[in-house]
Amino acid sequence: MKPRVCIIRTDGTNCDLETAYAFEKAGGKCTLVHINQLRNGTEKLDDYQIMAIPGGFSYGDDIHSGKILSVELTSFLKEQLNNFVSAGKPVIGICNGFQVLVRTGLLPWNELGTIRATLMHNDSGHFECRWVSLILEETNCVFTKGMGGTIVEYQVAHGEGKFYASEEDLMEIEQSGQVVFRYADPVQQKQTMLYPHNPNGSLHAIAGICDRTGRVLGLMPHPERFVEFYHHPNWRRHKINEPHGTGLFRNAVEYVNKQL
Ligand SMILES: NC(=O)CC[C@H](N)C(=O)O
Repeated sequence: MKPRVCIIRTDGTNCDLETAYAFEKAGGKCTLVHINQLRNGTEKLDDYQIMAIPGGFSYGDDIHSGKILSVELTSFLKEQLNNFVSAGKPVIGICNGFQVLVRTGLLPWNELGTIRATLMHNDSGHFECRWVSLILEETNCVFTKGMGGTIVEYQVAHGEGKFYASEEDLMEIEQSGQVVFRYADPVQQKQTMLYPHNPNGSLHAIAGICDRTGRVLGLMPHPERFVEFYHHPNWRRHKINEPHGTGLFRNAVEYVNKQL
């Protein structure tokens, strides 16, 4: 049986089809579920094994990117969401989805309703839409299993991507090994705070984090935009074994398959 993937969408979501494509390619069975279908009970999170919040401009980024969707999740769907996460089912938030996960409090510490970090406006003061290099940390994140220490290239496309938390909270995130992706200098192959390789000024060069269980992942760059070789502008000269985004979706599907 294929794991069922719930791709949550709402007004302004624009990466739902690409996220579904990536999960389908990895062996998942995807449904695009409008948040109102969850709110009115015609769809239930319980019927799914993986949840994805894709990128976009939910509600036009009004108030703050991802804010309104996060309020809907924490007020109307709190119980369903809590049950989903405590049942050990993987959750991924990409770009706007990462912003949503942080504003629900699910990241970094699984505290729905308590916001402990944020994604702020990019230091550059404008939208950044281009390819960046990322270094993967060795973590217990189920999505990046076996990818620790590697460098990948993904696209970023955001205006509010600067990861920010208090120094104390950052330390805790670091110490519990929750940083999964950092922006990197492709020549030095090291994490960097320097623009343009770090596109937004994220503290500790953080591009993506997971919760302590490793099952809830949020990241600003877009792995779903690199699941075919030809997604990369240099694909004819690129000698790689597989597109860099593929592994994340496959790992999640494999993880669930082992539990089913
Ligand atoms: N691609 C996206 O998901 C964009 C996220 C958000 N709208 C921003 O600009 O920060």
